[in-house]
Amino acid sequence: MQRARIIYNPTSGREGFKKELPDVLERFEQAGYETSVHATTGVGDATDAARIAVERKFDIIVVAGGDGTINEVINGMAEQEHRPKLGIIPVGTTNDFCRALCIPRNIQKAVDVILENRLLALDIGRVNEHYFMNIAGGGKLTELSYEVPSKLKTMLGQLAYYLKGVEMLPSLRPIKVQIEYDGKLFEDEIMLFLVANTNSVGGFEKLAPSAEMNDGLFDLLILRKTNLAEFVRIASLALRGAHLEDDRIFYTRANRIKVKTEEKMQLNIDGEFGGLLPGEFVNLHQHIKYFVPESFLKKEES
Ligand SMILES: Nc1ncnc2c1ncn2[C@@H]1O[C@H](COP(=O)(O)OP(=O)(O)OP(=O)(O)O)[C@@H](O)[C@H]1O
Repeated sequence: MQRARIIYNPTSGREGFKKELPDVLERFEQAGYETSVHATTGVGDATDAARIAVERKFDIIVVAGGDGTINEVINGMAEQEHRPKLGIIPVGTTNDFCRALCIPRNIQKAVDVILENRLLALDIGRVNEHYFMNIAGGGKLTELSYEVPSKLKTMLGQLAYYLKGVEMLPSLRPIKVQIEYDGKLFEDEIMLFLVANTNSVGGFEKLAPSAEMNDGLFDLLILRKTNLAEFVRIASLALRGAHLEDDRIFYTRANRIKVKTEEKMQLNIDGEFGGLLPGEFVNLHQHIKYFVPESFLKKEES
């Protein structure tokens, strides 16, 4: 009999998962899984819970939470030799990663995806000793993802980011960086850089349009020094996915990226503060096996 461990964050999003948990458990049992549950108790607990599930040789881990909880679970699994298959039930506020995987927002429909048993191995990133599934980056504006309080995100959703972003605009300034990517060198003053594994970030679904999740490569996107007016213009282009042609943007794909800065620059990993740069980003090719919907497989093939 296969064993499933459900790890859920009771505080994620609108806190609706607990109500549906009995139904979810019953469905896994009926599908032939021996299932047990862990509710996370605070920051970092999902990482410990995933590590324990790995040690106990669970066949699958089902994570119910937002991007933060998924990231923590991946951090608990990534270094282990036995890596359970990963099912995801999106109950967070932004759920960028689930959007990238085409996993439905409805809890029972997300369970359908897992029970349909379609698997695909996808890349994850490592920077210094942290792992990420979506995106990492640096520059003042990336602080947005953790500057916006959770409560405000629950209330306002995406709008919360835009409001806070506008508030931050006047304090944006360029920083000199050296970025080595697959043996080549980029050197300039920049506003921000992003190392993306998926194409969907903070509601900008076309930010890294050709990011593929199983090709062993990151999309590297750099915004060079701009003034405020240019910045607003490029941000509005980015909403439509029309920013790559702009001469203020540098865009390439790479497997290994090293970033050094002359001044202090914070590192952002999947939307959370990840310490300070320098950092070395490595793409771990097809490192985690996820349950994915048919629509995602079709998208990958096309
Ligand atoms: N019991 C808990 N109480 C408070 N915080 C918790 C608890 N369990 C986990 N957390 C923390 O909550 C943080 C946010 O969770 P998560 O990302 O799942 O939800 P979200 O913020 O609603 O969604 P999203 O990240 O998609 O915006 C995680 O970083 C996690 O460490």
